[in-house]
This record gives sequence, structure tokens and C-alpha cells, in this order.
Amino acid sequence: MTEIVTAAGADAMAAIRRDPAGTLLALDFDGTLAPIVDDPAAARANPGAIAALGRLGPVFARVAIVTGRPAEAALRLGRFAGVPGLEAMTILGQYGAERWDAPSGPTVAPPPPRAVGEVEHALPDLLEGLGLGDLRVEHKSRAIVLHTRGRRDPDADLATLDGPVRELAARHGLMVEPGKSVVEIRSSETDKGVALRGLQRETGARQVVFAGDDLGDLPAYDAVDRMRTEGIPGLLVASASHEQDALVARSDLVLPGPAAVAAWLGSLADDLAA
Ligand SMILES: O=P(O)(O)OC[C@H]1O[C@H](O[C@H]2O[C@H](CO)[C@@H](O)[C@H](O)[C@H]2O)[C@H](O)[C@@H](O)[C@@H]1O
Repeated sequence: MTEIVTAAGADAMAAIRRDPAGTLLALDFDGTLAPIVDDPAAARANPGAIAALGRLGPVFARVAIVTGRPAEAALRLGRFAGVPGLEAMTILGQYGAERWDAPSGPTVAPPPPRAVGEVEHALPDLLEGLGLGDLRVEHKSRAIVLHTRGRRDPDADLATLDGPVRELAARHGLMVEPGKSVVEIRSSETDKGVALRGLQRETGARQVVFAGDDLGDLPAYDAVDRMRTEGIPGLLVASASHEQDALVARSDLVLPGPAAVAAWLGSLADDLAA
């Protein structure tokens, strides 16, 4: 499905066309703007998507990235800084706990929760004990991400990790965020739904577009559903893959991965931007 197939989505698209200046466009980073790769440090936003966002920035109320990545990482990997048209862009990182705004510069983030440091300390022994001492571990200050992509049996490793990681997180008052070949231990202070809703209120957006690809995006989907009940049209776009289909049935538009998302953003820009 590469067309909008729901009545709610068609309503939202009509509202976007009628009132682009009242539209908030928010996108997830990994798997939506950036193709999935084995090494998280090697992820890069699709260049066509960056160019399209630059064309949409001046037309919309706000273009935003809402991501599990630290805001600085999304900024660097996305190469968004200095892109013409993205002078008002916002990045909400670590599920909304961190924020970068193009006009004001440096990332704003509260101090990292102490519990994350405690878990970092306990983790090497736990992984050794599970025979997973060589796992790729991503440290994000407010979260620790265990990566199984590229390993012999990523799903088996995730299954091995599940119970012990949940126990460890619970012991330290943290939550577990599962994803594509990852399990993340993070502070539960916020989620993408809270982040998206906050941005909609702040910008006064009259309609919202959200695009995502993984389980961490579901709270943003819930937020859009709630906004719709309040009369704020919302367009939900899935960047689909064989790895995760939880978003597909709830989406108004299903696109087969980041290249298709970039192409769709380009066609939106052709439609709405000069
Ligand atoms: O909210 P997102 O922007 O989607 O970030 C969520 C997590 O994505 C990253 O992991 C995913 O992308 C990696 C690079 O392509 C890939 O190797 C991994 O398998 C994917 O799950 C990231 O590394 C995490 O920190 C983010 O929480």
C-alpha cells in the first residue's frame, strides 16, 4: 500500500493541503529517515529525505525529529544542522527527554538518572553470565542499548536477554524498550507520545503527521489517535519492514522503508512547497 487508505488519513491529508502552515511534521530517525545498519554509529539519514525536509521546513509549522537517539546523535547522523529550510527544526531526543532547536543551538537535557549508571556498572557481569559478553552495547547517558543485529542468531540472543534485562531494569526503577534487534534499558520519564503532544501544543499545530517504524513509536501513534478524538487531524505513516509490522495495521500510509519515505516526502514537497 503506497496510498492513503483510511478516511482519517484522507481527512488529515486534505487538512495538510488546505493549511500547511498549521501542520506539524514529526519523524522517527532510525528505520524511518535512516536505513537500518548493523553499527548504530554508521546510520545516516537518507539524503533525499534531508533535501525534502529542507523544502518542507518553510511551509509547515514545524519539522521535528522524535527519536530514541540522543538529540546530538540524531543531529550529527542526520546532518540536519545548517540545511537551508531547517532553520526552525526541533529534535526531541531520548524519547523527548532531550531537545535541540535549530534557532537556539545546544542540546537541552536534564542530568542523566543515576540508575542508568548503576545498570551500566552491573551489566558486564550479567552479560558475561549469559554468554553474551561480546554484545554491542550503546551508551546513551539516559539509556543503555544492547544490540543483537549482525550476530549469528539475533532473536535467540534477545530471548536470552529478556528476563534478566527486565529484572535488572526493574531493580533500578528503569523500563525496558524493545526494538528491532535491540533491547534498551531506559528511564521511563517520557515517551514519544508525550513528546509529540507537547510539540503539537507548543506549536499550536492544527494537524499532525507522524512517521515511524518500530515499537517505540507506538506511544506517538496513541497520541495521534487521541488528538483525532479532539478534532486534530493526524496522518500516521509507517516505514514498513519485514522486521516489524506492529505499526502497519494502524497506519494511514504504509511505505516500504526509508527510501520510500524519502520519496514520499519529496512528493509532498513538490505538492506543497514552491
Ligand atoms: O527512535 P529511533 O530513531 O527509531 O531510535 C530507536 C533506536 O534505534 C537505533 O537502533 C536501530 O538502528 C540501528 C542503526 O540502524 C540498528 O543497528 C538497530 O538494530 C536498530 O534497532 C539506536 O541504536 C538506538 O539507540 C535507538 O534507541
